[in-house]
Amino acid sequence: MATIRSYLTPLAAAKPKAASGWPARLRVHSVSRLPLRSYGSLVAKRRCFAEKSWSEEHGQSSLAFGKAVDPESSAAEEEAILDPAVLALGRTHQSEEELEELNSVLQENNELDGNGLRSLSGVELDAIVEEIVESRNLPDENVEENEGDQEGLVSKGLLDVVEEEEETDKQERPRASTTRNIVFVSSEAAPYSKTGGLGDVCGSLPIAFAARGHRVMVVSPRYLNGVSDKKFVNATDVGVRIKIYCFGVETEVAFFHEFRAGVDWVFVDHPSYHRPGNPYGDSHGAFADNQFRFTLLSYAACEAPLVLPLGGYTYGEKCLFLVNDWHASLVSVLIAAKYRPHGVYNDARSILVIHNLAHQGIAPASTYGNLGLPSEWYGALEWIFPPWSRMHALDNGEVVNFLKGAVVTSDRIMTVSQGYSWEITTVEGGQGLNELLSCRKFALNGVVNGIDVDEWNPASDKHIPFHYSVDDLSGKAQCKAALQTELGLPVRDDCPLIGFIGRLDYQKGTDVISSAMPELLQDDVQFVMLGSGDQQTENWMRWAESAYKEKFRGWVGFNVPVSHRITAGCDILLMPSRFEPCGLNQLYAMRYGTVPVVNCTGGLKDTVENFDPFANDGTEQGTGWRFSPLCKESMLSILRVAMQTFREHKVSWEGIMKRGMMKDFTWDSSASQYEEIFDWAFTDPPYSR
Ligand SMILES: Nc1ncnc2c1ncn2[C@@H]1O[C@H](COP(=O)(O)OP(=O)(O)O[C@H]2O[C@H](CO)[C@@H](O)[C@H](O)[C@H]2O)[C@@H](O)[C@H]1O
Repeated sequence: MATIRSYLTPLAAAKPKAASGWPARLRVHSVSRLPLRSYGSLVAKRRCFAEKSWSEEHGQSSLAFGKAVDPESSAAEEEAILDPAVLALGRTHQSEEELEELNSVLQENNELDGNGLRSLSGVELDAIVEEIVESRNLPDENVEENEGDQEGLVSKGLLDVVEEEEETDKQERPRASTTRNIVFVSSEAAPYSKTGGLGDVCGSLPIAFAARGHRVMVVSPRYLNGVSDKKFVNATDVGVRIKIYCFGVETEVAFFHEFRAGVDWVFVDHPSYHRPGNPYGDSHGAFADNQFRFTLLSYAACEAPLVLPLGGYTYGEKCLFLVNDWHASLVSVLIAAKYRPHGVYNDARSILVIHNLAHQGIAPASTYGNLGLPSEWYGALEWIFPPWSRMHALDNGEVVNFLKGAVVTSDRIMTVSQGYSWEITTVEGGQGLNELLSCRKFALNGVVNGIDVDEWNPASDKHIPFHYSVDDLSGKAQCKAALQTELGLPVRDDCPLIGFIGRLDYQKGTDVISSAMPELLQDDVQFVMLGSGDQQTENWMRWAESAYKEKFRGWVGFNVPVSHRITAGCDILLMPSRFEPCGLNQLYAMRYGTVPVVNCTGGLKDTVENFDPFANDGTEQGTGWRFSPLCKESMLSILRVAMQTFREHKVSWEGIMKRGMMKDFTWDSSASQYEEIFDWAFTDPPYSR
């Protein structure tokens, strides 16, 4: 097992090199056009990484390949070794015989050892390709020059495969104009870990980036809690250990890795991530050592691109860190305070992505000394609460604030909707950081979240009992009846069924729901609420269920399949959030033909279009309802309008449902906006060093 000396050790001076044993990148002359077009769908899936920028830098029109070579590799990984040669022949699908032929050529040229095929050097591969090309009498290095005259390839049944692939790619997979090495750092990534929307985004956006041609790594903790451990079974120990100096001790962490959906999922392993509960706490509250746990995550994430030979070679220094929320915020500070002064990561950029400004990672100022940061960088994390918010006479208000650290050191800042990116610069929405964020508004952007449209698809969702689509909504009515049956509510299609799904938190406005419930339930309506969090609200849900037996159901807990069934089975989804950086449930709801009724704030305002029956000269428009201000009265009055529309204006209702279902919620348009921001980040010099 290789122990790589951490770059963070005080004595470490030399940059860690790319993993030894990995040959120089492989050049394959004869297929320069193929990987360029098919990169992402073909190449990433096959675990080979084409590097367009490398080719450009070296004035090469051909692409370089990297491939997975791991001495302890599985059979699947060994197969990937064949891919450069396979691609060299311009083929994407091979028959058994062809594979056998290739195998035999490869094996002749590379003695098999006990562990499987050995690495091929670029020269070796060139020789093999040449040999195969010659034996088949195929055009060799002149494919490019032959572009006009492709008959030779067509007649050999090669080109049609390429073009077919290219066509599919064009239609289904938009490509980034500049591909990058992207490193997500997050405390959650679904399906491995999820307590809310952060997990959803960091589980699906990386896949979208990979499909667009980027090389993508997600670094998050390897949480083992005895319940969901099986989610990590495919992640294997990379065999790399680093030592991190913080909290007065040297701590060793390991890295686990799974390559899935074109993404390198990297899990930082340490005993502090192995305990019952969710990523942040258990029934007794938040874990007391969260500052330590997420400091480890940040250090490990900074090292990962330098020391992990994923797929054969490291990500290297020229990467882009996407630092998600406070748990990862130290990454930006570490890059500025510990790496750039040593000449490392000068070509990297970090972007802070704010999913929720309410959580900033605050700890007593005295803990700064634990973080392993140079004393002169204290100002980056220093935060002083105003006198009115201090707890007692001896409280001087001084703390360290992780999120603030990233606000002042990241190269750029993003939020998950445009509306929220403005709100956080205001006193009302800035959670104390509004002035600092306003100072950086030229580097601040909002891009609305997309969703995982495969996971959330009413036509194929594995969690719902009936499937449907915008062309045939009958399955939705069946889902509603099934949900009513499951909940023990009267099965009635004429009665509006309203749902709420979310963390039971002040942010989500659950207090407004509970205060409105007695009045709301006087109407002919059913209500189902799924959530966990605030104990008082959980207890209220239990009470409400017993008090309104025929109309109210409260499901206390975190249950993904139930959340899908509620999203599909309800007519209306209620979201009275006090603030909502983006919100995903309203997007899921619209995709499932469930009409969102939301408070007019942040991402809810940006994504839900108010229903207007008289817009555009009598043509209806809108996908739901927004209400404002946030209070019981305005929420009830808009819910009554929605329920009346449901009962009395069936055609309009169906129109609202269908307009929502037809909206584009894929990550692609958001991802292309992200890419533009990445370009800006790399255009500017590093913000702090
Ligand atoms: N009890 C339960 N059982 C099952 N599933 C449950 C659940 N409670 C919540 N969920 C799920 O968790 C996710 C919540 O996502 P949100 O975006 O609505 O909120 P969250 O506040 O966590 O996210 C923060 O980050 C996201 C991502 O950027 C922003 O959209 C959002 O505004 C911001 O507050 C959804 O997938 C929802 O279905």
